[in-house]
Amino acid sequence: MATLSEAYTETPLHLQHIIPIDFDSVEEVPQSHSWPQSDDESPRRMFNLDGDHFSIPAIDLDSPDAIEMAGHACKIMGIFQVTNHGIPSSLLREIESQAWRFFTLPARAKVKALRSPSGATGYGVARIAPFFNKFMWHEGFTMMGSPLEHAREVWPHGYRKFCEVMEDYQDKMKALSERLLAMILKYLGISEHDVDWPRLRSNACTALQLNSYPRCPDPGQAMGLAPHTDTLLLTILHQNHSAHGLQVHREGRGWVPVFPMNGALVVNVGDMLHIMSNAMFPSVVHRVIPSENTHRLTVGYFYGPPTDFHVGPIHGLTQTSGQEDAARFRSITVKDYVQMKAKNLDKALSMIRIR
Ligand SMILES: C=C1C[C@]23C[C@@]1(O)CC[C@H]2[C@@]12CCC[C@@](C)(C(=O)O1)[C@H]2[C@@H]3C(=O)O
Ligand SMILES: O=C(O)CCC(=O)C(=O)O
Ligand SMILES: [Fe+2]
Repeated sequence: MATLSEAYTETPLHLQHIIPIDFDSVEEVPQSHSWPQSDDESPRRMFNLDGDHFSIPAIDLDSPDAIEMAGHACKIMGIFQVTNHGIPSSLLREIESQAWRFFTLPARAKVKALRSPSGATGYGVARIAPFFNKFMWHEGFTMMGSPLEHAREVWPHGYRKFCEVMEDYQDKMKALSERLLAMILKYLGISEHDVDWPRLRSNACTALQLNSYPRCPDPGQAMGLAPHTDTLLLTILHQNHSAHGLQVHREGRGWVPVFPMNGALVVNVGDMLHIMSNAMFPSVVHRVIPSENTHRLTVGYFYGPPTDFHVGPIHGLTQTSGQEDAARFRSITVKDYVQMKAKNLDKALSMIRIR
């Protein structure tokens, strides 16, 4: 069976869509990173932080209502945050400190871990870069399992701690993803048999992404991460509580910020859960705005089924009264969907939509 990494080999990238600029050397936002100003999409359209009281639901995973609340949040918003998630705060601090250790290296050291043109892991700009004609104020480090190969290039004698932390974090995130997914299926009234749960869990496609948004001389012009939906089933994001920048797009309200809450992890629905829920759960469109004062670091964990798994609306969710089959998407393998998304970005979902 193909790995998630292999799903990307058919869409190699040009080096200009891999190598980030050297953020340490820029004193103003270059033309290449200056985004056009339009009414709604513009990063300049800053949010009134005092005037609006939007906040995404915070769910205590130890609460007896957690299943109902998580399912409801998936349905209404496609995003929520969790507390009492079982990830030790010491591990959250350690991963931040290792991410910091990497991103504060000089550019010439970071490129030693550069993602290869047909590769999926390593240092580089966001995978979605080729779809936009401006560059983002962002650099990332993607891992799928052990980062040993890349870490050894960067720190020939000091890679061990980095690898240990990244591997430990991925193990714990995998367990948390499985727990969240089981809760969501329970909310939907879907049995583990209906989704072939044992197979879905074995060989799950997972990725860990360290995101860095350096301080920006003019955040109103720049885009941290351009609007996108995440591809797999679920994303779990750790954002340092002192640095905001993540925004979600809400129908009728535009871009609203997701303020970090100390100790909480943000969970969002990705395209594959949108498909499996037969569009009951929105795959939330989100973006990141950089800051003038804070170098923001975040850690995203992406969880999906194995590459040969067929993703389609779950059978029990496609029967509506009077209509035998109301599936809104055709079924597609994880590998094919990842490739379709890599080639078509936001058009991918509509390419498999049937009603
Ligand atoms: C499995 C993955 C999800 C992701 C692409 C990737 O192969 C690993 C990096 C992930 C990431 C992180 C930044 C935003 C994003 C859209 C991107 O360009 O790379 C996501 C991808 C995704 O969810 O589609
Ligand atoms: O850094 C953030 O706040 C969001 C990151 C994100 O959207 C991603 O990694 O997919
Ligand atoms: Fe994302």
